Amino acid sequence: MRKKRKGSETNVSPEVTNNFAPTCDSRSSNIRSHYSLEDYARIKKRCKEDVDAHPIGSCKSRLAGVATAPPCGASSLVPPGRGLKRKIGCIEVITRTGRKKKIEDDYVKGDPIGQGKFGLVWLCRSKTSGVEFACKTLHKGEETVHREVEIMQHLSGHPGVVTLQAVYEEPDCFHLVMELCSGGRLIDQMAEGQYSEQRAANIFKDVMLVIKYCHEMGVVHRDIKPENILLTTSGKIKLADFGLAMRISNGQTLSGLAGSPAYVAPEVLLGNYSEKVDIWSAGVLLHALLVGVLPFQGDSLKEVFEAIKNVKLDFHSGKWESVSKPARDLLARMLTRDVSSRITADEVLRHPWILFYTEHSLKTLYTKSKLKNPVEPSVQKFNSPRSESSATSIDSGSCSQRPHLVLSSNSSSCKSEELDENGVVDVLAVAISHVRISEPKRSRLCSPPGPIEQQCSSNLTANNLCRAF
Ligand SMILES: Nc1ncnc2c1ncn2[C@@H]1O[C@H](COP(=O)(O)OP(=O)(O)OP(=O)(O)O)[C@@H](O)[C@H]1O
Repeated sequence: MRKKRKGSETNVSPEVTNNFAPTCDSRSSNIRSHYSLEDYARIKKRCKEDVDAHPIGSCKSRLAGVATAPPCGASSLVPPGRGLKRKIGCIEVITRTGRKKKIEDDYVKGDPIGQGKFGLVWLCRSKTSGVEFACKTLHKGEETVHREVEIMQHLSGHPGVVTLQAVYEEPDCFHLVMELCSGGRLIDQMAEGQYSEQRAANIFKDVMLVIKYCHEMGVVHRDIKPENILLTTSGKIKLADFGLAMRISNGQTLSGLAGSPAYVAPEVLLGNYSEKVDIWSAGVLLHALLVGVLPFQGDSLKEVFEAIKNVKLDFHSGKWESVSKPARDLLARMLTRDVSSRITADEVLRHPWILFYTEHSLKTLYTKSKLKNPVEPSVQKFNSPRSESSATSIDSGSCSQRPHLVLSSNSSSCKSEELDENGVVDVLAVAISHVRISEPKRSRLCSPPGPIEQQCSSNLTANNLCRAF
C-alpha cells in the first residue's frame, strides 16, 4: 500500500445483510454468486437523511471521504469535497476526450455484450480505427459510479486491468469505453470443467499479480470473483468491475458492507477491514478453481455469512484427496480468519505452489530430474495425500519456523522412486527458499484449519446457490 489515499465508508445496519438480491443463471451456477448494492445505496441515502439527528461522526461526514477519492496524479492530501466536475476533468485530460464530444461522434454502437447491475455493456467500434471496444454505460446518481471511473483511470495501463480508453459524459450517464475482452468471463470457463493444478496456478498467478498491483496502487477491489475476471481472445486475464473498489491508505481500514456474499471476508461482516479482503476472496476463487465448489455455502444469506464466520474447512477429505498439499497449504493461508495471519498478495505469489507451476526454472529443474529418473511422475504422489508417507510434500500442519519438506523414508520404496522424489524435493526446496514469511505470522499460519463441517459441499445445484444469494 504505497499510495496514501483517503477513503472510509459508512457502517451498514445488519438489516442490509438480509437484503442482498440474489441473481443467477444456469451456467456455472455451482460457483456463481451475486450481490446487490441497492441496499448499500439505500442505507447511504438513509444516512444522509439521518445526518441532522446525528451530525457528529454521521454517515454523511464519513461518506465525504468516499465521494472524493483524489483525482489521478493528485496528492493524497487533496481535501475531500471536490465535486464530480473535477474528476471528469481529470479523466478528460488523460483520455483526451473532449467534454462536448458525444460517444456517437467517435464510436458506432453495437450489440449488448453484458448486463451489469448499473447498466448495459455494449460492443462499440471506433469510427477512426475500426477497433472494437466494450462500452459500459453507468447512470449517474451513485457515488460508486464516479469512484469506478476514477479508480479505473487510476489503474488503467496494467496488463491485468481492463484498459479504460475514453470516458464520455452525458447529463444523466457516463459511457466508459474499455478494451474489449472477447474471451468471456472466467466463471464461464470454470463451468466447463475442473482445472488441472498447473492451469489453475497459472491463471491464479495472473489474478494475484493484478491484485498485488491494485494494493500497491492503494486500491481495494472488494469484489474479486470469477464473474469479474474477463479473458482476452488470447486467454489473458483482465480484472474488471471496479464498481465497489475503494482507495485506501496504508494502515487505513474500511467499514462498509460490500462484496459478493460467497466471496466476502469475515471481517467485512464485522465492519472493519483492509485490502486483505481481496486475499480472502481470491482464496474463495482458488477453492473453486481447485475443487469446483465454493467453500462457504448455505440456503440463505444468513447461513452463508454464518459459514464464512464459523465453518472450519477440511482440506483433507473428499475432493481434496486429489489436490496437492502445497495447493491446500496456500489455500489455508489465504482463507484464514485472522487477518494478520492471512498472507499478502506478494506472499501468495512467492508460495511454492505458485512457483512450482509457474516458474520456468523450477519446471526445468523438475523436468531434468524426471529425465534422470524416468519413473511414473512423482507429482502424482505429491498430489495424493493417500501416499503421504511416501510422498514429497509441504507439511502444512507442522509448526516449524520455515516451511519444510516431508520426504519418505519408507524402506519399501524402490530406489528409482526415491530418486524421483528427491528431484521433486529439490524443486520444492528451491521454491520454498523463495518464500519469506515473517516468523510471528508463520507461527500463526502453521496451524491449518481443522476438520471441516462443510455445508452443501457435495451436491451443489444451481438452485440452492441461487436461493442462497
Ligand atoms: N471490457 C469488457 N469486455 C467484454 N465484456 C465486458 C467488459 N466489461 C464488462 N463486460 C461484460 O459485461 C458484464 C457486466 O459488466 P460489469 O461487471 O463491469 O458491470 P457491473 O454493472 O459493474 O456488474 P455487477 O452487476 O457485477 O456490478 C460482465 O460480466 C461482462 O460479461
